[in-house]
Amino acid sequence: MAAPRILIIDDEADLRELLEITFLKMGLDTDSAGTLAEARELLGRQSYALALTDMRLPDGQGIDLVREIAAHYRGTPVAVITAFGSTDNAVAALKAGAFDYLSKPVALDQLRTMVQSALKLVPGSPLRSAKADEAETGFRLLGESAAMREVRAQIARLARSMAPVAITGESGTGKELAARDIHAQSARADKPFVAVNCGAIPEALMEAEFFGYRKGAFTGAAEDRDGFFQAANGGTLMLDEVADLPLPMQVKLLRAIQERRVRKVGSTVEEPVDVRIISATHQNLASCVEAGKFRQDLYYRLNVIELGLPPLRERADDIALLSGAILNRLSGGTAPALSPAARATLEAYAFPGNVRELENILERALAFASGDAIGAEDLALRPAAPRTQGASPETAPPAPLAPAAPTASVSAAVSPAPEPPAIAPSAPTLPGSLIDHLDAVERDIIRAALDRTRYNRTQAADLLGLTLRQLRYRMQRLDIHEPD
Ligand SMILES: Nc1ncnc2c1ncn2[C@@H]1O[C@H](COP(=O)(O)OP(=O)(O)OP(=O)(O)O)[C@@H](O)[C@H]1O
Repeated sequence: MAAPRILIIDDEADLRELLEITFLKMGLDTDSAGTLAEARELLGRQSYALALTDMRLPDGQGIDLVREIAAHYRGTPVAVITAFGSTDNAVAALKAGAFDYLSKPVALDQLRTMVQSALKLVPGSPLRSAKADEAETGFRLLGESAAMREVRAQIARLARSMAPVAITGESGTGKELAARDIHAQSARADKPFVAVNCGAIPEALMEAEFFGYRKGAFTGAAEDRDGFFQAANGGTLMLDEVADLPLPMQVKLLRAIQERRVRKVGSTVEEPVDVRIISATHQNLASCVEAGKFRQDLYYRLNVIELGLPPLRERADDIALLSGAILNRLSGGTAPALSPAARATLEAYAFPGNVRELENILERALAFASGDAIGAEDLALRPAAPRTQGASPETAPPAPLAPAAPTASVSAAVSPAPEPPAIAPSAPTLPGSLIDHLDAVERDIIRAALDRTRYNRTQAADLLGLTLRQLRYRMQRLDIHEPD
């Protein structure tokens, strides 16, 4: 089999030569072009496993070539070489479709890693991981609605790039699952995927958790330890709830992402790390920037490409399919089916907690269902009015459709709830901020569960169908503390 061929586009003869020698040593063939015109001609004649272009060329900009290759030679990943410190150029190239970038002076270890990643993207390449091939068909993010198909198509495109992705979407819409899908389909599939909940790490420990520490760096540091960056080396690091990062940590994170190097706490040397960053938040990061809570430079660095996950209520078509898959998973394939009435009930429900809430509702329904089908009554759904301190009925936010809580005291938190059970499919008046409104509802429910269990978190989590970790995270996010 012929060696993969790489196209180098640079007008500096010295750099071209350095790249050619490096690739030759890696067992790769190369062609070189000093101008965009020469590159276009070569691309028309020959297919390449990778194109590597300088940003500034005598007859135009490398970014134009990036766009052309991304549009017309989709099998060829393209990377750019940017001037030292020109982060904006790198971000622009990634947005235009480059799969990665290198800064001048080119570090050969980074170059080799990048080329190896690019070669893994070529279908049939011996370097391509079996996992990535498998993942191409095996999306975990289910749904056949137009919106979910588009999300999956976007994920397939994003998997071919190193560009940082910012995933947005309400809680429970599948942001972590989407990040896992991007990773699983990428050239990094056989390396770790590390998801970090930024809101769940105490501020004092953050630097050590992210970058690791050396033995003796602080009391209790009995041995050297890697951080999340080292753990994700070669793979993907997902920063979940990234808006919760404190400002001092944002500075350190920006530096690590830009330099692709980290320094362990207590160490004097930096070590190179090769991680793809995916961030996620249910908050509006741009508003956090405006409010001075999130650094603009980090925002631009993370938000190179945005992937938005639609709320479940906007894709009711997916509910039947998702329900079937969830019930199958919960029962090992022996679950009763949804009755037509149960399905209609679910399709009319607003799902403030999205797919995670659907999972919880179905888990409870499975426990209640006695026949060979899950009936509407087994879902225990009913509309509930939120607690609206000081709001008049006219100005009060609308009653979200909340699941009936499994216990009296928890449901008390969302009462008064009109009887009989019924789902109102039409949308009531809209709140000024849906996120704040949902947060308030969630806060009330969690407080009620905690009150009932005298702040026993394990029991409260059980009552709400959450894991302890999920409950802790939500308490932190919603600023819920045990009363003194
Ligand atoms: N499209 C989907 N197909 C199948 N399962 C899904 C889908 N979307 C979400 N889920 C499931 O819903 C649950 C919540 O998903 P996930 O944790 O990815 O959401 P999230 O948006 O990251 O939530 P949060 O904002 O609360 O962290 C998981 O159990 C996940 O498997």
